[in-house]
Amino acid sequence: MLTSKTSIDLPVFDVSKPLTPSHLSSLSLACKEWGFFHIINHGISKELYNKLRFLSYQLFDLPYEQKLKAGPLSNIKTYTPHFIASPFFESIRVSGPDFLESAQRSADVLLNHTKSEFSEVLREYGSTMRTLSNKIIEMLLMCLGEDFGKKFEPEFSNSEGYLRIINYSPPKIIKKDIEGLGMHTDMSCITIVYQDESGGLQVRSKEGKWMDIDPCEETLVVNIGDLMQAWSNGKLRSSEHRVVLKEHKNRFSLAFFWCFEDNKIVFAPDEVVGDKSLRAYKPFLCGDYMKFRENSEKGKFEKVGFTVKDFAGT
Ligand SMILES: O=C(O)CCC(=O)C(=O)O
Ligand SMILES: [Fe+2]
Repeated sequence: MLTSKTSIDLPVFDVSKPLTPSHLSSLSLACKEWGFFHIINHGISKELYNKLRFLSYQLFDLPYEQKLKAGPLSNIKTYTPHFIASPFFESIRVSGPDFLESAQRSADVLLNHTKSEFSEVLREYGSTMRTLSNKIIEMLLMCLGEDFGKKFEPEFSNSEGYLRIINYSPPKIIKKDIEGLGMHTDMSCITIVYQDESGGLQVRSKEGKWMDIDPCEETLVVNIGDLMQAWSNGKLRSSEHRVVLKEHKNRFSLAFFWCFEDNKIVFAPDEVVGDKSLRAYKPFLCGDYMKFRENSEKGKFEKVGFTVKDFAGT
């Protein structure tokens, strides 16, 4: 019997080299169709990744009561315990621009002592991600218009990022489609994900079919978020995606979200929109959208139905 293919071949871009015209057209296509693509030569070595993974598990392996010292009811609120996003999901957030300081605050609270290696590794990871985000934004702007890379770069100059370090614990029984993280769109401009070798990241096709994004060594996944979808007037797609758990072992991922500043008015420039009658989003304050997603009960963990289209669609 023929079974239809369930994984997609996303294009891979070498971010250490200039984009050729043919790369640009394949990038535009991927962003329109899937809102997802792969990158290589991104500057995160396997060694740095392994170090961060090892040091993160020193925190995830702490007793629950200890981890809750950084939990939702604490002062710092950087730890998200199980049963908020899903029964299998817990995460630690580290925010820019000072990733070292942010990581240090979590480590201080969680470990009761200074763990300089953890914060040092996060300083390096965060700084590489910031450079990478700017580079990717430039690539995306070039997809929207030949000279838009330089022209609209200032719109993104106050953007900032945060990293979510995620540990998915293994479900007791493995059956089809156990969600480690349910269907959602990201609130970011772009998200850069390092998923581990177990895979499980899936994107929803326009027809509503779940497609696997297979992991590939030394390759990062980039996806378009809601803010970029609105800013590009829908030319770059923020796709619904989720994580399914397929194995009896932990899944580790690093999701970096690059976002506009809270007081940024998100409004697609006329040149990006083209035909004025096709403007698809009203202008909105970035921070208001963040609040809308956080406050709406169903939007809490980025559930679909409460996305930027519902918030600011014309
Ligand atoms: O864990 C992953 O691979 C992706 C996580 C994700 O989609 C998110 O945190 O928004
Ligand atoms: Fe996501």
